[in-house]
Amino acid sequence: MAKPYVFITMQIPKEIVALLEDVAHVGMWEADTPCPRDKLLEEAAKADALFTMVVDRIDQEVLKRGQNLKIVANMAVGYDNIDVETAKHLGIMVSNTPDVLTEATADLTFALLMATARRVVEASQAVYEGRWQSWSPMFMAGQDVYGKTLGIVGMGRIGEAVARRARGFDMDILYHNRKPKTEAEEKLGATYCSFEDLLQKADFIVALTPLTDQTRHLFGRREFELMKKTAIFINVSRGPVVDEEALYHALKEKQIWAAGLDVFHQEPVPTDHPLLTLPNVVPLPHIGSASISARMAMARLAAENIVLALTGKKPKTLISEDMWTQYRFK
Ligand SMILES: NC(=O)c1ccc[n+]([C@@H]2O[C@H](COP(=O)([O-])OP(=O)(O)OC[C@H]3O[C@@H](n4cnc5c(N)ncnc54)[C@H](O)[C@@H]3O)[C@@H](O)[C@H]2O)c1
Ligand SMILES: O=C(O)[C@H](O)CO
Repeated sequence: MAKPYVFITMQIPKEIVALLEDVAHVGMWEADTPCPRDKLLEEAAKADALFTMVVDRIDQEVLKRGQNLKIVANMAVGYDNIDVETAKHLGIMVSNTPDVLTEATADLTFALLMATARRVVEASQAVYEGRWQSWSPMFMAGQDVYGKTLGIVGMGRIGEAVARRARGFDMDILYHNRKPKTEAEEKLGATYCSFEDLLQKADFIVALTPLTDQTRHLFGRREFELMKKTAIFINVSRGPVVDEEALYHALKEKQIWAAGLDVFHQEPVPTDHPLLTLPNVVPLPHIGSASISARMAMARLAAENIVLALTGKKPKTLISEDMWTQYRFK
């Protein structure tokens, strides 16, 4: 029987490609920039499996081209770049990479929180630019982290991992989720709150929900108005969870104190974006999970999911059980 064909939409380490080559012919877009749309469509038409990234738009057009497509294995835990409903309808499996990036992403969330509160990037820039003229009482003074109140919106795997870190800083932990998680409350000493209460009480508001129809623009004008003047907003989920215009307005008008942003509506964020003109914004280039070991584990897990699918077995981390029950080639 002919070997199946796998297409990888961006350059990944050779040892991961080798895992796939054990069971398939492998094609790869050998660059660190997104695979062009035409090429993606052409490859989808030939592929038994697609190894995809968050930057690939896997919509109806791509999925319908994939007459032989068995699985789309996203190298990310989030999968808002994939038209899951169409995939389900066509019986194509979709997998993601949960857990293996949880701690790395929580580390980065906390790093961003600390950097924003204590103005780490702004202060470092002052050193480079010769603006450090003397120690002085209020020079680069920021906000405390220790003992403050943290509000987590989206208490999932990463939210819980952030809460564990916050305990070491003796923070009060509030959270808002679709439904309360009593086991997390006991384990982490976290308190469930309505969204409005959390916005009003927290010193740090951390967005860690997936991007869905319900979370798009979850943070808008009204939400920023409810926050404290000293509040710090951190977004490590997805850019569209925030109305960026409303955030800009809130920061500019000093309705809130600062924001740390790993994700944006448009990525890469244009260098002339209004948010980048503000000194109280710490922007990062979507590096939440970017530790070497987490990225390797994500790539390996995505590859393992493909190998399992191509050998007739159930992939380890399908985004939902019905992906398997509705799989068209089972
Ligand atoms: N910046 C990065 O590099 C990076 C890295 C990893 C994950 N992420 C993002 O973080 C998200 C969370 O990852 P995770 O592994 O913790 O996922 P998860 O599914 O374990 O957690 C998400 C939580 O959000 C909650 N939620 C969903 N809709 C909600 C709503 N409307 N209101 C309140 N809570 C809601 C869910 O109930 C769940 O508890 C991913 O979907 C991804 O978008 C970003
Ligand atoms: O969803 C994810 O996993 C991130 O955005 C990339 O690590």
